[in-house]
Amino acid sequence: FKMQEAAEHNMKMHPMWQGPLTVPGGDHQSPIDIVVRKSVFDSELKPLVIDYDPKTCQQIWNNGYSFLVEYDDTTDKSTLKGGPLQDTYRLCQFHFHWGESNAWGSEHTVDRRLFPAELHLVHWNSDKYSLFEEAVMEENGLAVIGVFLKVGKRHEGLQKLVDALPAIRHKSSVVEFNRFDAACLLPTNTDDYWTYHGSLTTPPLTESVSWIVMKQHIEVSHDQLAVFRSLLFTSAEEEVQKSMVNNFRVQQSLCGRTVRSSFT
Ligand SMILES: C[C@@H](CNC(=O)c1ccc(S(N)(=O)=O)cc1)Cn1ccc2ccccc21
Ligand SMILES: [Zn+2]
Repeated sequence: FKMQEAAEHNMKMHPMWQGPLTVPGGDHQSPIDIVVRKSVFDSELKPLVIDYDPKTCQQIWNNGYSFLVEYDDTTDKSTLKGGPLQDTYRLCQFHFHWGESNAWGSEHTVDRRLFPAELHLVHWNSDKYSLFEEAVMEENGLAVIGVFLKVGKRHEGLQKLVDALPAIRHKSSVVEFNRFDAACLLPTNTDDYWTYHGSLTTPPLTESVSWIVMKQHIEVSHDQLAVFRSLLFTSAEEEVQKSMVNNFRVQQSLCGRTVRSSFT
């Protein structure tokens, strides 16, 4: 109930959400609750081919909603293909969603189970489009890998990123961030995932995303997650500082969509 309260509060308070709460006629919205027993095994689904080059990592910044690690996506250096995808998709950024407590924070849920946070690795279809901004508007434009975070042992690979966060506490702050291998944030098993067609979970909420949600989560420590919560939604000039927490969207209805699984 508390989580719902937080989400509703979030809805009302955050400026991001003063836009249309649902895309008019949007029936392929994200996130969703993945009902495991209703997902359909699809033997045609191939293993994911994830090939990230740490040299394409450029900067980390606070956009007032989450923090993003951005990659140089002017060439096919860091790519995702295979799985449910027909084309090659380029990594452009990754970011997270998290709660004010470890009890909630993820956007997708599995049989209603909430996780304290969720990682999104955002890619766009570079076979069909020449810019991310173009791909955002197209049905087959984007592919986002979702990875659930659980609180447990410290994640060594994440620490480099956590150490950079104090430098971007406020909205719009940017720092250079090089040689980060996003692949270190993936679970050991990337063959087991659910996939469905959905949308961006923040405005413009366009229904252009092939979602690939990993079955296996990664573990981060309580202290690492606490540093996420030390970030602020607000810029340095604003007098009232608001801590960046509960930056997730509530689950949307499936509207008859089928969630496929790559595993039985
Ligand atoms: C996409 C927006 C920027 N938003 C994103 O890039 C984005 C990426 C991933 C997610 S998530 N949480 O689903 O993984 C959410 C948002 C820019 N933008 C705003 C209007 C707009 C119009 C055309 C092109 C770009 C435009
Ligand atoms: Zn996201």
